Amino acid sequence: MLQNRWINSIEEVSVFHPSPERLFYSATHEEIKRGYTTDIYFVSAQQILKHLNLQDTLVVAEVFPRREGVMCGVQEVLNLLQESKVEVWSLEEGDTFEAKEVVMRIKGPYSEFGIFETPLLGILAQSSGWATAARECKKAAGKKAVLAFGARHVHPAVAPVMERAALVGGVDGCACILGAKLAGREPGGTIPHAAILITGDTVIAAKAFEEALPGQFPRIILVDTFKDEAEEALRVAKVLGEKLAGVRLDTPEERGGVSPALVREVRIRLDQAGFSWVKIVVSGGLNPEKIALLREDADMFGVGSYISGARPIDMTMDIKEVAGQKIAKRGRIPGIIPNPRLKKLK
Ligand SMILES: O=P(O)(O)OC[C@H]1O[C@H](OP(=O)(O)OP(=O)(O)O)[C@H](O)[C@@H]1O
Repeated sequence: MLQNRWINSIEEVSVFHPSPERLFYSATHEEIKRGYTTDIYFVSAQQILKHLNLQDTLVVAEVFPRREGVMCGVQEVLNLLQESKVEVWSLEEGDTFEAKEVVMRIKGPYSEFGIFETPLLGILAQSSGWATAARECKKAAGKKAVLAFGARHVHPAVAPVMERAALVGGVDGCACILGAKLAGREPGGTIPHAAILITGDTVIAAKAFEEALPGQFPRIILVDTFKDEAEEALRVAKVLGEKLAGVRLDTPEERGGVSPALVREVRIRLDQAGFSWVKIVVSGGLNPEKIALLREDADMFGVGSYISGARPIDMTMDIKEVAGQKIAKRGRIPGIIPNPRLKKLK
């Protein structure tokens, strides 16, 4: 029997029984494409329209955000609508938008895309939220680099989505392997406390890092685990010499976090000892304000929770034309709102 491209009746939902033994509760790609993450009322809507033979009515819908930000998730939306016979106009990945600006327009028979309203808005809302937070960090860092470190704060099913969004927002690299690879990059990172705690000494871990890892992996050593950061930075620099690319300060908040004075002191002590090429990477609870405070002496910022915890940018989809007639719900303007920034993408 020919399977429908996606669900379009409540009966189909009733006989859908995902295995309770699945490994993770995240949706599979197939479940998303078949409509199983959508809100059920969009399925009811299809059935109502079909009952009236209106399911294929030509509709134009527009998407707008509730606050300003950075557009992200467009490619996933196009992939979601891959099999839908619709036209799509949109801002592109990384474009900025204003609150209430039309960021996407979809035209086609309602049966071809109505069911995807929930995942489509979810993709754009969360990806744009992450990309926007990443752009804020990058702006605060000026010419200094920002690495996304937040995969640990979100479900692994969406960690690559988030890290790619951070790259779209403008950060220079990300630690999550799959996120980086999907964006056509290589992951970037340093060394965790675990390696130093288990070896028992920062210098032993640094030497092993140098001996064991391939040359293209920059030697950036964490220096806050056992001793004073400046002291450890100098110990590591003396052993690795010109092979040392950088040191990372991740001083825990229980010890006051990384302060501008600490970064300045480490910088000056490294310079005075002749290690001026050694970069200083800082991390731990960073946000745009803290980045701005640290940016004079720090060279790179690792940011996790500020990006991962970004509020999604609520997106709303409104129908603006039905069968060629301008229409809108109360409070909205009937008919499309022209936006010359939109590009035809499908
Ligand atoms: O604070 P965020 O901006 O969310 O960034 C992620 C934090 O998670 C890691 O800390 P952790 O103490 O777990 O160190 P690790 O690197 O040794 O795993 C990392 O070193 C950052 O401090």
